[in-house]
Amino acid sequence: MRFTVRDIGAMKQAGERIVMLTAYDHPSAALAEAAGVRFLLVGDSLGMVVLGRDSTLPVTIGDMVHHAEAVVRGAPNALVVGDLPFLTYACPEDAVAAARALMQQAGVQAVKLEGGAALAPIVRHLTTLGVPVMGHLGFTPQAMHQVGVRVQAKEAAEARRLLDDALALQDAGAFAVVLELVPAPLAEAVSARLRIPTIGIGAGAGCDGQVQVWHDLLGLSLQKPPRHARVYAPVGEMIRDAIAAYAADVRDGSFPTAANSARMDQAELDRALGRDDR
Ligand SMILES: Nc1nc(=O)c2c([nH]1)NC[C@@H]1CN(c3ccc(C(=O)N[C@@H](CCC(=O)O)C(=O)O)cc3)CN21
Ligand SMILES: CC(C)C(=O)C(=O)O
Ligand SMILES: [Mg+2]
Repeated sequence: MRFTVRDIGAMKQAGERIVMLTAYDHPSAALAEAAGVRFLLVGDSLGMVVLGRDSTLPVTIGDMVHHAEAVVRGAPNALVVGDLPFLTYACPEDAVAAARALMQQAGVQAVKLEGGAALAPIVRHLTTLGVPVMGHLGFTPQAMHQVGVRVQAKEAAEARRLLDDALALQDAGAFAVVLELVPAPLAEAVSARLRIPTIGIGAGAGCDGQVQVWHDLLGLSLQKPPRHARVYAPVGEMIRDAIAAYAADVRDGSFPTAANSARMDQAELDRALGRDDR
């Protein structure tokens, strides 16, 4: 049985911390679910960590559907949320089209969009139609050229606006909200004032849950991981060393061995090559 948005809400009520992780393909989703994580985000971060672009802005709904489909199949018991890409939710009609692609084609159970009170009418429109929506406040990467890649809402006026934005998203029917790169005390205060769960990334331990990018957790990003991340296993280095070992074995002839190869009766080979039976 898949986890549901209602299960996520119940976890906040029960005081249980919520674990979310991104996933972008079948093996990453299956490994997350095997590890007991049942709340997955197909983030538009895939543009960066999977496709090698330098921001999330070029990601298309086609990219999202292609990856989300694989995640939905790889984690049959998870609640899968898909990011709506940059400029795909500028008006209600566009937002519906993007949500339709993610829910009907890819099969995700919810969508996420970046923005506050100004986006509340879009969030209301989607939730009224049966689309569960997750909000995203603080550092919103799709607005990087406007806000800069840095901690947001450090000053009172901006912090007050973030709280009001979170309340507006909740009132519009959002089932949860991501808080990215905001001061820990502010994230804790917002979490205490909301009925719906907050999921933090670079927002301290006072959020109701945490989300991390798969590649950051596993040391698979080629650049140094962001400050908000912890590398739990140096999988990138392990992969590089494994590939180097394979290459060395091919070059010196120690791979493959007889165990990796198929045998053939010598008489059969002689017949095939046109020699007499011996
Ligand atoms: N690999 C990866 N991890 C992420 O968490 C992530 C992505 N990619 N791509 C999409 C967005 C962009 N995010 C980012 C990107 C950069 C920083 C960053 O450069 N942080 C600074 C600290 C900023 C500060 O403290 O003011 C750092 O030094 O790591 C943070 C979040 C979060 N998301
Ligand atoms: C960092 C998370 C919250 C995200 O939006 C993404 O991975 O795209
Ligand atoms: Mg995103």
